Amino acid sequence: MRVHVVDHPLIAHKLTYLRDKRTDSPTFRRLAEELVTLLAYEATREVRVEPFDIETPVAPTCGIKLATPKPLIVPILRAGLGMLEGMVRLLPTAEVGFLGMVRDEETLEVSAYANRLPDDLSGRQCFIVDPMLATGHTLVMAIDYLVGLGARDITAVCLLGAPEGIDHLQAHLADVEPPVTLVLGAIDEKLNDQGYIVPGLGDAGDRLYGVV
Ligand SMILES: O=P(O)(O)OC[C@H]1O[C@H](OP(=O)(O)OP(=O)(O)O)[C@H](O)[C@@H]1O
Ligand SMILES: O=c1cc[nH]c(=O)[nH]1
Ligand SMILES: [Mg+2]
Repeated sequence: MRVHVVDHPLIAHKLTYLRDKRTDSPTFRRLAEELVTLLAYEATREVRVEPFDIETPVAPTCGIKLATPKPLIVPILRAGLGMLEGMVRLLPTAEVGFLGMVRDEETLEVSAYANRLPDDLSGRQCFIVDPMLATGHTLVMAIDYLVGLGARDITAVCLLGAPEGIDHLQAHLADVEPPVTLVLGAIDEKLNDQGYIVPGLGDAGDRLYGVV
């Protein structure tokens, strides 16, 4: 697995306000969207393009455009929805598939409650978005789903990751070819006893959408 932590002062600045417990939901949503735009810039560095002939007001020229088949963005509900708009803005031709997953707060095991993806992902570039990579159980299950549908080009974009979750993902993906790419805004210190990222930002879904 390729792990890429995007080192940029604007990301660190926005993450700091995102972490702050005084940040309200509207501001949290705006910051998450701004952050994903910055991370997506890195995550899409190898997005597939094809040549495209145009004419400027001065001369014909050949440029590039996003290639087909269209990239697929997969937000993991709920919290991943907070990253969808920013990602779509950067990849306007992309299609969107959905995975609903929730982890049990006691056992930290994950279960899927919704799955709306194309039947065949072979040849598609897939971008999973989820703000938090904690134990890694959610991302492992999401990647397994996509691989099971034929995906071989997967990039996961997360705002924060824990070392334990990254290690779990590395171990699980050791045999997946070609390797998955993981793009992160920061790697935090550790998980606490409840499986929360420390210092983290709390429960991303609750901070985006409220406690349900
Ligand atoms: O790496 P893990 O230990 O699996 O945890 C990460 C998951 O936890 C959060 O979702 P949550 O289960 O809280 O659901 P929500 O988005 O509906 O709040 C987060 O958005 C990830 O999907
Ligand atoms: O710190 C964490 C860990 C899992 N999910 C969250 O939303 N936050
Ligand atoms: Mg949650």
